[in-house]
Amino acid sequence: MNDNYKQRSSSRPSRSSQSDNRSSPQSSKYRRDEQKNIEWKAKKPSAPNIRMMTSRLGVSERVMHEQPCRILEKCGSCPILDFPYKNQLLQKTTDFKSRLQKASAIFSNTIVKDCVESELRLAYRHNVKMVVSEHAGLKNAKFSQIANEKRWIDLGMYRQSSNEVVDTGRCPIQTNIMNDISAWLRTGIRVHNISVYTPQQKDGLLHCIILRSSHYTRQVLVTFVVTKPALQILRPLARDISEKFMNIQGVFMQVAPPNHSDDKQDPELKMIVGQDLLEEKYNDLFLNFSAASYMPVNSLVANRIYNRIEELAELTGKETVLDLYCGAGGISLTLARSAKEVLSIDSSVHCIKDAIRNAKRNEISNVGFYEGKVEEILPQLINEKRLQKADVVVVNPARQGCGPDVIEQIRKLEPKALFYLSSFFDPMFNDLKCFVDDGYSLVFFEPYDTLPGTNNYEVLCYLVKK
Ligand SMILES: C[S@@+](CC[C@H](N)C(=O)[O-])C[C@H]1O[C@@H](n2cnc3c(N)ncnc32)[C@H](O)[C@@H]1O
Repeated sequence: MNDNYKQRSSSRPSRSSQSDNRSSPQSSKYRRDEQKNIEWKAKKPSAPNIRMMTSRLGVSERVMHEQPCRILEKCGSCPILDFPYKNQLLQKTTDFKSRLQKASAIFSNTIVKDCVESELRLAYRHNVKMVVSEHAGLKNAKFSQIANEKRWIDLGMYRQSSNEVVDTGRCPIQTNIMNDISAWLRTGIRVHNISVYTPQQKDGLLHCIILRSSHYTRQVLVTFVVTKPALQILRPLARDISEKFMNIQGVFMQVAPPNHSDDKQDPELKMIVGQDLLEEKYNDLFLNFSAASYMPVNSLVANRIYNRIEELAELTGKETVLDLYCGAGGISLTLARSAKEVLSIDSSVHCIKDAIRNAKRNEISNVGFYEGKVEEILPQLINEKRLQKADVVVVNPARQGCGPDVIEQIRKLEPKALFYLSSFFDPMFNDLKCFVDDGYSLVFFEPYDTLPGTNNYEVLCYLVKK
């Protein structure tokens, strides 16, 4: 074994010899002309495992990487995937600090903790929406004979700021099962002769595919997003793929116009085959998600955040907790076991159904889930005296934040501790300014690396009553 190892390692340049090469300006393809203030720049990188990166801070460095992704630059979704991980975390912390500074002087003295890492740097993504596109088969005669059809299906992402779809192949940040299913679908769509939407002709059926998978059970839900109802057309493909992959629990159809906004609440889904259930496990809590409800993109990091809220809340069993924008109930159920009661609100009927099912699944009975907009349900609960005081409030809103009216209602409940979790920083800052005006002090911000390799992350803010 040692010999084998030696043989393999001797056939490649060693890490140290490569770094020696890198440090020699003569042998490197990279040049820096400090006098002319030219940035580090890769002309034609002959060494494929050295990449030039300029961080947002303007600091450039050449990085040896193991090519986690072959289309890193072409796709553009994960611009820092091959940064050393500690640099990725540092960059996110620094990015958040500079956003805070720009946002308001109110935040200038608040502690920003180091960005909390994701246990998985790759294969962490459990939830993805891929664009489907097609082009004619390659002109190469031999190849088109093999491909048999003059159709080639791409499944991937829009290239940054363009309408061009980049086929993501085996995307390193997605789970293996999701990559296996997408690989099968590239052929399956063609074999089942499903038409693909083309923006030029504004014609065709299938335009997106949503995959969600469980880290714990490896179960998968597949949703075909189409321009018009087409159950009959999609059924053979849905049957075929669910027979091929035992992990697939259910296959669904969603009718939506191409380029529709994902902000639309409660998409209408029709089940084509299987069942609407995917089970995830957070610590000892079983959480079921249906295809149409909100599901965190990185289950392991979400689990960490829930644990952190539980730790900071220091519940003794006597408290009333309010969980606003509760989704499928992950935070509510985590806190319920150490609180007197939890009241939770979400506008999505699918989320509330899942949340109720999750409470039963875990035999937790001290949570009340309310379906409706927070801005409507919360004043009702207060006016009807169902809720007069809350010791702890958790706020995890969608893109638009919660706004001053909701904050005014929260203020009436006089919570001692508040947790605000979001990845949409401008609305978050606006909301936090209102809380500070209402007499809350910011204890700290804690960024979480929900999406390693990308520029995105989530931040937990902890506030207490002064
Ligand atoms: C970021 S998710 C929250 C997820 C949840 N806290 C969790 O950990 O899984 C935001 C949630 O807000 C809900 N939502 C969006 N607008 C809302 C509103 N006006 N009132 C209540 N819920 C809303 C969505 O349905 C979604 O479930």
